[in-house]
Amino acid sequence: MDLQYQGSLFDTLDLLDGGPGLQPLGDAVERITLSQGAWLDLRPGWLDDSDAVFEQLALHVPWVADRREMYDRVVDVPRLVSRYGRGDELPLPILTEAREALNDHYGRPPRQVFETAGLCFYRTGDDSVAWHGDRVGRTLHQDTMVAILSVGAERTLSVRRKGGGAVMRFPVGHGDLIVMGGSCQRTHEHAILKTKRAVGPRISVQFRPYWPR
Ligand SMILES: O=C(O)CCC(=O)C(=O)O
Ligand SMILES: [Fe+2]
Repeated sequence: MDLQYQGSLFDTLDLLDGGPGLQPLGDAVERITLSQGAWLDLRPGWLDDSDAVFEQLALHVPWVADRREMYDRVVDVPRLVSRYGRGDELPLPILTEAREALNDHYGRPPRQVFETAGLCFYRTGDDSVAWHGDRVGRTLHQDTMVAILSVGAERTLSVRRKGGGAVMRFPVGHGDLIVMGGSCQRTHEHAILKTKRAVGPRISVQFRPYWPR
């Protein structure tokens, strides 16, 4: 039995046993302070039985091809997405639990309450998203938070100061949580870069505060 199969067998058993579960946040969250008021919080293995969650999301979410405004054009982004706005029911109850657990942990600061969810599906190493800061916070002077829960195979979230600088690499997958906070969206950029390595599919769930356009 290979390890991957073993993983998904345990996940299936876990599902029968009451469904997927979230480990505590609290002290298990490691803060990494970046420059200019930006920070990252890491909580590896936050969601257990994440393979089962990956399968459910891959099969049941209404995925669409991603498009993104870049300078004066709208371009295709090689990945699939599905967006859940304020008040929309999320595709799995465990995601609603995850959003509430994040809000409890961070204490719901004004304008930084997690409300929306963006889901991204990277099918192969050719699927990616280029360097960017998220619109929520990129253009404003207020701090914000973007929390990313990753299920499925591991990919690398790359982070650097806006416009260049040393690249920090964070492997994310298999139920890991990473939260970008403070000034991160306006002082730093992040990306999921293409890889030539043979990687399996990954889905990320990004929780964000609601900011009107
Ligand atoms: O998939 C990820 O982990 C990051 C996605 C992202 O940065 C975005 O959609 O804005
Ligand atoms: Fe982003």
